[in-house]
Amino acid sequence: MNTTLSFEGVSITYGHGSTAFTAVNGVDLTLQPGEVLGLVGESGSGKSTLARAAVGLSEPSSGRVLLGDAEISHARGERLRERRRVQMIFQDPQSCFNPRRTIGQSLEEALVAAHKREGTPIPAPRARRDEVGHLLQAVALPADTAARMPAQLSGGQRQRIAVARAIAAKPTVILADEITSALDVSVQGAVLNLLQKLQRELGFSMLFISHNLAVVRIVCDRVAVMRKGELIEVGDTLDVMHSPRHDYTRELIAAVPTL
Ligand SMILES: Nc1ncnc2c1ncn2[C@@H]1O[C@H](COP(=O)(O)OP(=O)(O)OP(=O)(O)O)[C@@H](O)[C@H]1O
Repeated sequence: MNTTLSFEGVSITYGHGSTAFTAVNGVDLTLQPGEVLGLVGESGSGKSTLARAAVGLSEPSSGRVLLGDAEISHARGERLRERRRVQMIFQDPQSCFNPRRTIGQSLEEALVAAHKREGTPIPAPRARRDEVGHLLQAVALPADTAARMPAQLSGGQRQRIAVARAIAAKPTVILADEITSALDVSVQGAVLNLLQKLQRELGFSMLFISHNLAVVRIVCDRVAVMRKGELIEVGDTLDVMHSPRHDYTRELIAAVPTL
């Protein structure tokens, strides 16, 4: 199965008429199977808006998003299932959990949805609980986390659960949008290491949106740079970091003292 994620000529406009604002303007970008692609650019340059188009949270006004040969933008019916192969993890995981469901229930729900999509038999409750146990183990959380409510977890623990839930969906692509920027510095590294380890083990590709170019340099194979809704530079991470073609990229790099 072809799992290349392609943005083809994607433009996204918010509002209408005199208040219309083009947040993304004619972006062509391809995420190859198994690669980690960094997406950087100043605040408001359109990174989140572009990524959200791959999961139906923003709608291209022109262009399209494909997973392999299947269009997943403007998706309806069967193609909505296809789109669940793309999972997005957000900066603030709190808002994505049902506050009245236990962590175990939320993870089971994601597992069942994945089995339905794959057309595989839905495991019995006992086997589902075992799968939840494996997921918690994969994100280095104790098994009793399943009985807890989202509000009872720390930010770092919630972000691990967000990773577990994304993994439960058996994704071929993960979109990670500033996933550590709301976390305490002391746990940022642990969450990043975890995601990197899972990416290597499970082989999904990842679009890694970040303001932290020092992290992008470590985590990403390639990097794409956005400015005012346009993609201005894409290349191998080290090439872009060492010899950026655009002044704008140079300024972004210069603004990171740790580099
Ligand atoms: N729902 C919305 N309605 C109107 N404008 C929006 C909406 N969401 C985003 N925008 C605008 O679109 C532009 C791009 O926003 P976006 O969040 O995609 O940028 P970003 O590069 O991800 O920024 P950041 O790094 O701060 O997260 C911004 O100018 C923002 O104000």
